[in-house]
Amino acid sequence: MRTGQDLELIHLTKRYGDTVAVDDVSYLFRGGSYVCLLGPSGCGKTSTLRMIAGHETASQGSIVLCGTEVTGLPPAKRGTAMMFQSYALFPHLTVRDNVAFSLKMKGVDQAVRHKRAGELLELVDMTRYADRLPSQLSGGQQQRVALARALVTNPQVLLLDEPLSALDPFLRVRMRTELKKLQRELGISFIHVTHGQDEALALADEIVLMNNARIEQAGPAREIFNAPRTEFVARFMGGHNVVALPQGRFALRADSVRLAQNGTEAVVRAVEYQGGHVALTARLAGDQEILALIPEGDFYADPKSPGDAVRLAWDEGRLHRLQA
Ligand SMILES: Nc1ncnc2c1ncn2[C@@H]1O[C@H](COP(=O)(O)OP(=O)(O)OP(=O)(O)O)[C@@H](O)[C@H]1O
Repeated sequence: MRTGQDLELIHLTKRYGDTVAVDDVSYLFRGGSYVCLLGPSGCGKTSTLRMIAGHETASQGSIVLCGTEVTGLPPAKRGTAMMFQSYALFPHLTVRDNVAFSLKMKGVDQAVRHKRAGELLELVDMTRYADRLPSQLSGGQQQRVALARALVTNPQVLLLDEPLSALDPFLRVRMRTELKKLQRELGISFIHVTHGQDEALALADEIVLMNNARIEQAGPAREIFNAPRTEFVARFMGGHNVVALPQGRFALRADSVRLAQNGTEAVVRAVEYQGGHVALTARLAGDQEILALIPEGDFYADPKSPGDAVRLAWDEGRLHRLQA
């Protein structure tokens, strides 16, 4: 269902000389949703984001936000705001002045902009750091300031370019919880570019998976994971086997494969302990490798080692046909 807050890309194309970075992409981003733009390096995610932000011109096509065509408008006039990977804070300005910066550019007077910056710093829980310089903050704190700075103009859509990639793994997980909470509280759309399928699955109401300048598949996170349309999607999302059978190619989730008394014969190639699961890779006749994610308790009840002969089984219904 469309709402007045939607963002629509219509036949959007970006060319850099002979390189087609974004190829005729059309997509409706629903207002108030958390969308992750996901895909391998060079597939066109950042170019798409930068065109939405107005930091890059579109070679063809249009961008419509809240019913208004914004394709030719400058970044500050679109109703979007962008948070950069490096946070891009001004080193010589205090946290408060960083957050208030774009209001200053718009000619808003100091009392009003400091009040608004204060509200945003409260939102991201950074009030007590308002007088510090960015160099006096940790990476996670700098990121919160960058978020507050991007949100100070009340955007309809917040664009985030790999916002978590500069953080260590522990902080990354904590910040992604905070991003999701913030998006829910604000009720605006977040469009978040990432390489990481885990990050996309954890955050996104909807995933837009790009490949070679086009959208390969888009939809709710669980749908993308459980019903990959193509081999590329199954392999990129991970956790799947791609099984070649006489009827065609099928995706089979690794956690649907089990060790059984009756099943297909295989030889264990590798065993990797992963905490809650053990990842067991085995080779079937015909050289096909199968990954099985076996619950830790089941595996250690009868552990296997590389070279052991095993039998693997799965329910037929778990085979998901892939497009040729
Ligand atoms: N300014 C530019 N000039 C020329 N080619 C560019 C430019 N920016 C991007 N490209 C090319 O366009 C394609 C898409 O790049 P883009 O940065 O959008 O991909 P991406 O999916 O965001 O990649 P990454 O995850 O590595 O950031 C790539 O082939 C890239 O080399």
